[in-house]
Amino acid sequence: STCPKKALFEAINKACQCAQATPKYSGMIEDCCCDYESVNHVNVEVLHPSLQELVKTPFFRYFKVKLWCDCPFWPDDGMCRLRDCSVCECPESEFPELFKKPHRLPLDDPICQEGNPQAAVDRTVDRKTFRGWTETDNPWTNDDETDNDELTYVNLQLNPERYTGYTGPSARRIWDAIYSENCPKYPSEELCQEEKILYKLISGLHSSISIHIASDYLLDEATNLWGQNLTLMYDRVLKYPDRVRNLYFTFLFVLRAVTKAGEYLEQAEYDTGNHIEDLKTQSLMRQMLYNPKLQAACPVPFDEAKLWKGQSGPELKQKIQQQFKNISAIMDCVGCEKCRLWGKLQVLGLGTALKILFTVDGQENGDQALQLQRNEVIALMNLLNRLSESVKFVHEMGPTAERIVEGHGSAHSLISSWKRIWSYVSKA
Ligand SMILES: Cc1cc2nc3c(=O)[nH]c(=O)nc-3n(C[C@H](O)[C@H](O)[C@H](O)COP(=O)(O)OP(=O)(O)OC[C@H]3O[C@@H](n4cnc5c(N)ncnc54)[C@H](O)[C@@H]3O)c2cc1C
Repeated sequence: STCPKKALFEAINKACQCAQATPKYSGMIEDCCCDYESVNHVNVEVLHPSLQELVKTPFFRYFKVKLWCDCPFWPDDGMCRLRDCSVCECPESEFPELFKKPHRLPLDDPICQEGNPQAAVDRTVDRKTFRGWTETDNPWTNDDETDNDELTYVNLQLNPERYTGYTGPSARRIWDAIYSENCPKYPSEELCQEEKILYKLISGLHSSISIHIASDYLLDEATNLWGQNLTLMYDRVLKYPDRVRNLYFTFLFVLRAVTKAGEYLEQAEYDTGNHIEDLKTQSLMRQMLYNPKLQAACPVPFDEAKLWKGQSGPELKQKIQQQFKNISAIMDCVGCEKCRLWGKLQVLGLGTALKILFTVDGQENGDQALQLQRNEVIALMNLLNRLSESVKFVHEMGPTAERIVEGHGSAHSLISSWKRIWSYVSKA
């Protein structure tokens, strides 16, 4: 600038603006039926506290997973640096006895498809009630969890999603495979709405994983000091507003699936053999699903009825289903056990949300009753909890992280301004 004073004022102004708490994300969340302010409010008031309680209950804290799996795409070259990335499995005696017995449902009575075909994608599941946990496959996921011999139960409370040191080419290859093989990394205008939604779901999940790494980070390996790494959250997520928007989108998408399956989830049996705890689980579920604040703030968080409408709807659905299955299969290639555990759980959770929103009442399956596996519901609610934690962290710590990093940038430009003033004065 020719006027050093002006440059100085500009630099000071910029630094001051950063300190003002203007909400960066406001208005309606793209493709959703709810605004940022309401989501933040209802998350802090209702969802986050309820979900934190819910995931601690015996029913929701044990997840069945195949951890030792061969990667179907390339040799596993695990790049995990920390011992911390291995998972502690539960001893046989710890997880609920009832979880060990697979429970098969009798086949459904055929129900006729009636009425206007336009109504095939229904927005309610009001006739669907719980009739026991099923073993029925999920058309959206690569279901390899049927061989009980290879499955282990993991106490999720003992294996938090946090920094593990899994990084480098191995981790990068997984994300690249997910984005480039299954959903284009940079969604272009030519992409149809359904494909954009798949991209946004993956990107939102990716943001959430990065936020968990940032919120529980190994700050000093020598002293085993853990804490928040706000710069990492800024660099990986906040710097790209789309990644924040995709996180909110994914949160609302999964929330919609949970509220749509509300009646089923309300009636489900959360039996683990611990009667008092199981009653508490059911009561927590009801309190959350029917909380008037939730109903008032976001009655329909996402409107799934507008998808798969075109002529090629069913074809497109099959294509995207296959893409999502591939993503779920790629999870076997994640070279760090704890990341694989949370990757598998969250992809199964997303697959369960897709199943609730798009398979039940969908054209290909007729007017079919909702049937979920116990593990699907465990994954769905734990995923919602993770997304809720991420949304809360971004809402509460995002402005501070931006202030620190961008303020640091402003301090740099302030120093450059002073240098310019000094050179101007010394020349004069
Ligand atoms: C399934 C899975 C689970 C993982 N879980 C953990 C874990 O629990 N703990 C842990 O420490 N590490 C975990 N990792 C590793 C972690 O996600 C990162 O890959 C690693 O920390 C290296 O980060 P990076 O900076 O190279 O960027 P990465 O996060 O690897 O991102 C790779 C590229 O993807 C793009 N990208 C990044 N974020 C987004 C987004 N939100 N939307 C769209 N594009 C994006 C960018 O171009 C970026 O360069 C996991 C990895 C995978 C694949």
